Amino acid sequence: MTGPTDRPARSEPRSDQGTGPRRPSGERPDRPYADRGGRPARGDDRGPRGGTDRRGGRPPRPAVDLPRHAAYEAVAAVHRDDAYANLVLPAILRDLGLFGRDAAFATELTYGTLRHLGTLDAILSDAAGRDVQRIDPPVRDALRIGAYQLLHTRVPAHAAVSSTVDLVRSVGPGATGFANAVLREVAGRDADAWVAKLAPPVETDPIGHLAVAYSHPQWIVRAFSEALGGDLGETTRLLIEDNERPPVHLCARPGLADPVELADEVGGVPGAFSPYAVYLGGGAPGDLAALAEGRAHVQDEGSQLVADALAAAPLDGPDGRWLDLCAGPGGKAGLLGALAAQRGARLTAVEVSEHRARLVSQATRGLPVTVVHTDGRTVGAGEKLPEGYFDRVLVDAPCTGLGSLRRRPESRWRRQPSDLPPLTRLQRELLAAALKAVRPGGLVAYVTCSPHTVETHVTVTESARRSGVPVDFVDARPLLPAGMPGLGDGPTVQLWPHRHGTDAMFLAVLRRT
Ligand SMILES: C[S@@+](CC[C@H](N)C(=O)[O-])C[C@H]1O[C@@H](n2cnc3c(N)ncnc32)[C@H](O)[C@@H]1O
Repeated sequence: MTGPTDRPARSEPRSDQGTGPRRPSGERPDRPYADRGGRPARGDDRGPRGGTDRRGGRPPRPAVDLPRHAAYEAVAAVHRDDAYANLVLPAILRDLGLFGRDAAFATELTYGTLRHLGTLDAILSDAAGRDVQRIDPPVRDALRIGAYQLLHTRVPAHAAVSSTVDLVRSVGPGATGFANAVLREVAGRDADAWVAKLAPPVETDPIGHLAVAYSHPQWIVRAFSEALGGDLGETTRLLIEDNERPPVHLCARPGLADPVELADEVGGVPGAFSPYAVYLGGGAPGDLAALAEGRAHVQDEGSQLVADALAAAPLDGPDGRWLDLCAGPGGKAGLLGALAAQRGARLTAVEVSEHRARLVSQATRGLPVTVVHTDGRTVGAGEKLPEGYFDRVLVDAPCTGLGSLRRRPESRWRRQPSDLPPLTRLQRELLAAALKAVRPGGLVAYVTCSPHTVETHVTVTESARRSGVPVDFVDARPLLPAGMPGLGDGPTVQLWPHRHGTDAMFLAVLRRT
């Protein structure tokens, strides 16, 4: 097979300035998003980059610029250490002192590269003439970041190539010639042309085509398509949405903050659906006073809606004992706790992980919430979780998280179909425990952040059938804000990023008869 090799190119100039990261210049806000007016963005292309050295003549070789170095560190940590990008990247940005547009560029490179990984790898394999898995991991990650810049950003091609070769020089010095050749091959087509070359025809293999075109594993595309009734147009819109940067939503805690005032305070706008939602205008919530003071928390609007639906469902009889059976890290417990405070109720928040139980305690400080660190399946085994005791119960079950791929860029490649059997077993056991915990006439909301029908409809129907506890389905649609579109035929509700701008939360509400 022919193709570039990773032998060092003989013509490769030596490094004159070392290979560490280069601190951004004061003018970096101008770069590197656009090739404005045909002029290369500053710092990404300065002709003979960085001027000449004191020995005269030869331009000094620049080291890697900090945003790309940060992105490389984050992507490498995800692949090398199984790190989570949303946790590791902020630490890297902090360590490197990156903020503002440099931090935004590093974030774009990291998240974009991880989201598009499957298709980038297919392209790199083709361009390199060998399976990308056979490329040295550090060089492979640098190439992925370079290919992402070439195909999905407005960074000029020569800047994307030269900065990636700089990066390769610092992480795999013997492979600069190889990297240069591979990236030039990648740059020979745009993203659409690569898809046309590599994806199976949409007519004969629509799932395979969408998987390459929108960079999702095939089994996930198939699961989304099934959950959307086989509508490939909608499936495509969902896949596109999954590749977008998600907005940050705040939840203005009822009784503690007014969403309109909070929106003014943080420079956001009130949400479209949840009565508590505020959309942040941009950037990270950082040190917002409202968060520090417990008046609000960060929470996807869909999560707010499903928690609120449980609280809103009509209930006969007592209504003071609420239970959250899977509470960590405490987003829904924070909202339910604030609602419980307004209604004279008390929430018991159960979490099996000690660390996450601590997070729930922090998230619900000052609210009428009792945190119980135990396995939610132990209902009936002790005093803390008595049978037939609670009026409203939430089971926000552990799941594949396929509904929030926008927020966890690496997760689509990490998740496997083999994750489903153990998760669905746990989901059924937790729902069965919730049905035991609720009193006759009481309500159970089963929620997942996944639209996979095996985790949603199959789990709920199987669990309800096998539990031996008599239940009726409550139509969940009227429990969501009036006029909310796209809620389907009921009685369950599936929210979608492309329809509602929320994570793909599923909600089933059951009443114990
Ligand atoms: C989807 S998350 C819940 C998110 C949470 N409701 C929120 O809004 O922040 C599922 C949680 O269930 C916890 N969990 C897993 N198995 C459990 C069990 N057997 N009993 C109780 N909690 C469990 C996980 O540790 C995880 O924190």
